[in-house]
Amino acid sequence: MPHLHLHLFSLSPPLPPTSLRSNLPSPRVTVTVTCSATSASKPSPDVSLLLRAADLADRSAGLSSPHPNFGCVIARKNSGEVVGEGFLYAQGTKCAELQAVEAAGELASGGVAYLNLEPGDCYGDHTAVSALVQAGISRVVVGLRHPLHHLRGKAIQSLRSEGIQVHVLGEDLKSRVYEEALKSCLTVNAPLLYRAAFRVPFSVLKYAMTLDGKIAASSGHASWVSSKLSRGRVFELRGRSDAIVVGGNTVRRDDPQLTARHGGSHVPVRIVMSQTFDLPEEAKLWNVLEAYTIVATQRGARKDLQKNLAAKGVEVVEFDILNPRDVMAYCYDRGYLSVLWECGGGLAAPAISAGVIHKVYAFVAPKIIGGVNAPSPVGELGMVQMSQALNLVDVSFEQIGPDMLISGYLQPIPDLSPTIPSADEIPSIDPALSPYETNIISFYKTWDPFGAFSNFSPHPIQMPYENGKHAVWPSVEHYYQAHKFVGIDSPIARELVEKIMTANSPEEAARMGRRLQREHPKLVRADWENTKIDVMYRALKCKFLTYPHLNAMLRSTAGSVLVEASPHDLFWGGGREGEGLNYLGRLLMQLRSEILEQEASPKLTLTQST
Ligand SMILES: NC(=O)C1=CN([C@@H]2O[C@H](COP(=O)(O)OP(=O)(O)OC[C@H]3O[C@@H](n4cnc5c(N)ncnc54)[C@H](OP(=O)(O)O)[C@@H]3O)[C@@H](O)[C@H]2O)C=CC1
Ligand SMILES: Nc1c(N[C@@H]2O[C@H](COP(=O)(O)O)[C@@H](O)[C@H]2O)[nH]c(=O)[nH]c1=O
Repeated sequence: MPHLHLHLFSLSPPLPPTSLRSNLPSPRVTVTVTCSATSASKPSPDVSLLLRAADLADRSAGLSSPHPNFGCVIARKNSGEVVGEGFLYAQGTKCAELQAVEAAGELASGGVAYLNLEPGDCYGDHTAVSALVQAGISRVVVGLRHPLHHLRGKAIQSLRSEGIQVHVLGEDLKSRVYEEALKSCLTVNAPLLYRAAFRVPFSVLKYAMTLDGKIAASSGHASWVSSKLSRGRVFELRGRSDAIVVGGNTVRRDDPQLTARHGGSHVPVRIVMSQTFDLPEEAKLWNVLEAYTIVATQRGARKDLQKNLAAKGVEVVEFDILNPRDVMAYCYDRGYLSVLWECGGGLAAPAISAGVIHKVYAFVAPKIIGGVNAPSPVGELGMVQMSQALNLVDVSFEQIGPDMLISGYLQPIPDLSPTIPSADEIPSIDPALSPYETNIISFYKTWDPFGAFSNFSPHPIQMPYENGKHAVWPSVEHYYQAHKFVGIDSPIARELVEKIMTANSPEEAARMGRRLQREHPKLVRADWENTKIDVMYRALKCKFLTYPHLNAMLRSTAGSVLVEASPHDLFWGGGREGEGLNYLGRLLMQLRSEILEQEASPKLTLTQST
């Protein structure tokens, strides 16, 4: 019979042991209650070093989205002494394994590498594996196989074929002592696992309530239930999410901002779900300079207000019947990994009933407000007996200032091993195996099978930009976004170009470029709308001529239509239902024709400038 097991994590900077959080910021003192049998086995160095790798990986949460969080620790074989470590800051930056190898220097030779997640070398360039092989690592301990089927098992296979001993938790290392490490590795990439298993983003419902279970006074006034310290924690939670959802009533009542004001770089999208579209003309959420806002509503609702909001830059998305499941399917299409629901009980209840909420964070403030009509965190669920109550699992209690944060899962983190085939079971990329229509190859996220076609793929290109000067751009996206301001005779414009060029990741470059374009419309080159296709084509050409494996991948798609499956970018992407212009797909097909033509008549030389 499993019994209650109390686990108290302590703080020991700079690398405290993991506290098994996903969507939670840096580790703090946490009491975790789990219902598992206590193991009397002695602690294993593999466990503590894997926990350390998972904690490292967690540092990039919110920065790496929509990519997984990777950490790597290298230790000496016999003593377990840590000699190097690293984590992936964001896609396109130096991988965790290479950082760890560089930090360890010669001490890496013969050592053991601990990875919370199997590396996902999606683009045919095997940086992570090569770094470990070249450093002379003798053994690799992997917490989890990669959850995406086209990457799963590939790196493990490559490492083994290089003669490195690879031990995978749950496969080669099975005993109870590894449970905590496995859980930690699952938790640190929970959003990706939910996404892969259920085809919805990982959703967290967060609310602040009084000790008598109210989220506002009966007047609807709610600022504030929880303490400043707790609200600070909410900012961090927001910074780790891709989107925040509230209902129309919360907008009318609170006029919230819903921004991550702790200074992190990740800015989540704000989503308002409103059936009536009875929303104010003016609201803080309509200021899209702060963060992007989407209003999800019923088809045909208040066209006049829709137009006014669209003029302010707010995106309105119409649904036939607005409901939490369809909105989450929409968020999935947009590539979101994790969503934070900050709504009241009126929306929380249908979201729970629809099964889209996976985790709950309840901040409980030691106050009593009373009021029979004061709102509570979850509305009608139709349950009549306590035995019907939903039980949370993996519950944690944490004191934050005067408040208590109680969190737990409504749906456990999925175990993907039985549902996702390994690399041995699936052949390597073959356009004929595209899950889409026979001769259409869709690509969008960089970890998709043809994800290297995305402008966010981390392939640096060397291109001239001003006065014939050459520069290395970390990705096509960096080059494209910066060129909005290239050639403008202004020191500020030049500064913007530099800023975008040195952005930490393609995602950051895109965010920066779009924001700076909105903030400095006068510094955007006058011919941008006419020239942006040429700019893009030049960059694509350079990318596909620089990297032979990308070139081969592009040529292998001959005969297929390439579509960038972006549901919201109707210029570069194909849109949700094929309504987009798909310029990125078209340019890639044009480039493919050029490359194939050149192949057929070798006398033709393809240069980057043609
Ligand atoms: N302490 C806390 O943590 C929080 C407190 N609050 C407080 O809670 C109160 C608001 O609560 P509540 O009205 O529940 O919050 P919400 O506005 O967050 O949710 C209800 C609204 O969601 C919209 N909605 C969209 N789709 C659906 C659907 N399928 N089913 C039901 N509603 C849907 C409706 O908007 P529409 O009417 O426009 O169609 C509805 O009025 C306020 O007093 C606010 O201050 C709110 C959030 C957090
Ligand atoms: N009242 C309340 C919360 N309310 C949530 O926070 C939103 C306001 O966010 P912002 O405008 O960005 O500060 C509000 O609309 C609601 O969703 N949250 C909490 O952590 N504690 C609280 O006591």
